[in-house]
Amino acid sequence: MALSVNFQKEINKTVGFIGGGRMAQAITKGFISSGLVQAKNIYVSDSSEQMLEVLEGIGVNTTKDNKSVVEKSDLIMIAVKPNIVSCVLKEVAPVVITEKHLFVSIAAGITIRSIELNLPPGTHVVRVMPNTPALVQAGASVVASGSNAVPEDLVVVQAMLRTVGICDECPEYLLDAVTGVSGSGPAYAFAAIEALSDGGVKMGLPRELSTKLAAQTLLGAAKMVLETGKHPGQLKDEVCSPAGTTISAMHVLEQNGFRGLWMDAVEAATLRAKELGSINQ
Ligand SMILES: NC(=O)C1=CN([C@@H]2O[C@H](COP(=O)(O)OP(=O)(O)OC[C@H]3O[C@@H](n4cnc5c(N)ncnc54)[C@H](OP(=O)(O)O)[C@@H]3O)[C@@H](O)[C@H]2O)C=CC1
Ligand SMILES: O=C(O)[C@@H]1CCC=N1
Repeated sequence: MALSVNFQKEINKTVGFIGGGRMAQAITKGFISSGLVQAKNIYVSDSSEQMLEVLEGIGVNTTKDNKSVVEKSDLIMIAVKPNIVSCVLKEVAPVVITEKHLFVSIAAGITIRSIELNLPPGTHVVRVMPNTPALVQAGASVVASGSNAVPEDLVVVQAMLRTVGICDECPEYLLDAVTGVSGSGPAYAFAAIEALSDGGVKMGLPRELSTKLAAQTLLGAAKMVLETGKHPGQLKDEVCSPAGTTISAMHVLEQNGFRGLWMDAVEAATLRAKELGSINQ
């Protein structure tokens, strides 16, 4: 692969997105604001006029023509819904140059094998599970390598995704569980923030203050886990004073199956990702 990355600043190649929806926009805006890729070097195709207008507002090149995105890009992100992926790949396959292009799929559940089968033999493929906080450079992504990808492909993709958050690598079979934790996870966290805020409002706080406190509390707790290296259970214990307020609240959460509920949620999302993979081969 000819792709190269200056890890400090800017990638000197063109990046394409097929599908310019919520996740593509989060990554695109993250890339642009981090300075990694200039908007003029980003090409996005989408079937929706409305979405193209939004994308034009970001300053990237837009089109309805998926093939032209591939022709103009070195690295192509597949960012359509899982059930559209094979159709889009078949459409662009005739213009793929295996020595030039690197395909990066962010589609939940869609296996590398099924992606490779829809592209010319030898095409370099990397599969990624990102999440929407990439928009604010706080994303969490995990990458898995395709059978023709070379180490440099993973280096490039990880370097790019690290400009919008953290990026780890895992074997492909774990990516569905990653989807259950961090791909879908922002939605659970938003619901938790909303619920915490609702509790504050029930107890008399103004909504704006309650939501701000709830969001900052989750942000602060997350930073403590990541930055202190302490086990979350230990950090929880440090908040729970004997006979204090927090342990009373924890009792209510445990009585109502708080942990089991979150584990069930991750399991449900993981199984759904596997199902999406098997029905969209
Ligand atoms: N949203 C998230 O938090 C995450 C999403 N993902 C994955 O990212 C992918 C995209 O998800 P998301 O951004 O949420 O989805 P969106 O629906 O927001 O974006 C997909 C876009 O693709 C467009 N589209 C549909 N068909 C075509 C086509 N043939 N050619 C070009 N564009 C097309 C859609 O238009 P229209 O609406 O008109 O159909 C839509 O604008 C999915 O595979 C998902 O699994 C991964 C991690 C997190
Ligand atoms: O809900 C979904 O299917 C996508 C994948 C992960 C997050 N959103």
